[in-house]
Amino acid sequence: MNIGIIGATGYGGVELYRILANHRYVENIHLYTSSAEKKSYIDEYPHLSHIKENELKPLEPDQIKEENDVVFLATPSGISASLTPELLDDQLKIIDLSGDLRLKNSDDYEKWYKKAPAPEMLLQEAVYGLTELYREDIKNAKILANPGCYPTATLLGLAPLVREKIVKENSIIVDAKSGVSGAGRNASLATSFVEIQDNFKIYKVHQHQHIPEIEQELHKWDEKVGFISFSTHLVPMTRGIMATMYIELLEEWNTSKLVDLYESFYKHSPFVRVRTNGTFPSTKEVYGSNYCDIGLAFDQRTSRLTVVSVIDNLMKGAAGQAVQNFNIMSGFQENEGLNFLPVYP
Ligand SMILES: NC(=O)C1=CN([C@@H]2O[C@H](COP(=O)(O)OP(=O)(O)OC[C@H]3O[C@@H](n4cnc5c(N)ncnc54)[C@H](OP(=O)(O)O)[C@@H]3O)[C@@H](O)[C@H]2O)C=CC1
Ligand SMILES: CC(=O)N[C@@H](CCC(=O)OP(=O)(O)O)C(=O)O
Repeated sequence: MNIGIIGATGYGGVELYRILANHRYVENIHLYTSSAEKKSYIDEYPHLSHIKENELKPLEPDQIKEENDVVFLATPSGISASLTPELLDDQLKIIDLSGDLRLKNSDDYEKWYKKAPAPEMLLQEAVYGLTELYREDIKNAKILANPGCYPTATLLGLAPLVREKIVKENSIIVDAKSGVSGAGRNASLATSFVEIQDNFKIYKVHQHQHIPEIEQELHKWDEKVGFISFSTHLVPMTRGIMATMYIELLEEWNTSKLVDLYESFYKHSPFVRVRTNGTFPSTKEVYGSNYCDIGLAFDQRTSRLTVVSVIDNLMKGAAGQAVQNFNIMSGFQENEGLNFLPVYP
């Protein structure tokens, strides 16, 4: 297949390249840039100095449609909303890694992203690509909205409970942490070495754009779940997300019954690994892989459940899940090209 990556010079884009370069069914990868100055991928990424097709092409929608079967957009929010309409074509499938097509309610997008939303028709057509929950819809998707990194970790950690409708209203608290690559490659003061290293910061308190995305999905599964409390922190590490979640349940449960529920929920999901031995995962245990690892324990003293979900933000949180969805949309095995073990240590 012929694949295009728009935003190839960013961290999500180069992670897509890393996966797709080894994908059995990918013949050509075309790399696009919006910048007139950037010409060669090797100049951007010397660790790819062996590659022959390293030209960075200009963003010309007609050419992109002509030379690709599938195009990935790894662009900042606000780009896909205006670019995707120009790429629409019967022959081209579109996978958007940004937040532009995830929220069905355009007022929510305007409120939380503070940008103009995508056309209504696109929002309605785009399939939300949380793979483990929506495989049947993804099979037929032509436009796919790949989930955000925090929503992926959070929703996979909550889905078995919320689908079972056993969560007490307004009781979910999500305390999430991310490595700095989650903020993208652009230089900024907030992510500079001296600001980050040896530090631990909370940010976007009550304002994170992933709050409406998480609630949108939770409400599809159980509208009685209410609102969530959600906070995000920057951790001085390159990759990784840990979402620690505290939940009150409607009935009395114990850890072993809950682990059974999770195991059964994810029994056909090769990338979700549920801890059955009482341990909790750390971010390094999924580093560089498409796994989401989940640990949980019910606290009989407080009657509260603690769930910990970890992913690599660039893999299951972005490019890995995007390729998992590409596989399903193309009729390939879900794990094609994704069988990386985590890099450890
Ligand atoms: N980093 C992460 O862990 C995750 C990121 N995402 C989302 O994926 C998307 C990409 O993120 P990430 O790779 O980290 O971001 P980066 O900032 O690293 O890369 C974004 C790329 O987009 C391109 N770009 C910038 N402006 C434009 C424009 N006007 N038109 C077209 N292309 C443009 C740039 O490439 P060039 O200048 O060459 O055009 C840039 O390299 C974002 O929407 C992000 O929110 C989602 C989940 C996780
Ligand atoms: C560490 C860090 O800064 N992470 C980013 C994740 C951004 C992202 O992925 O944004 P969309 O999914 O909305 O496109 C943040 O918290 O905003």
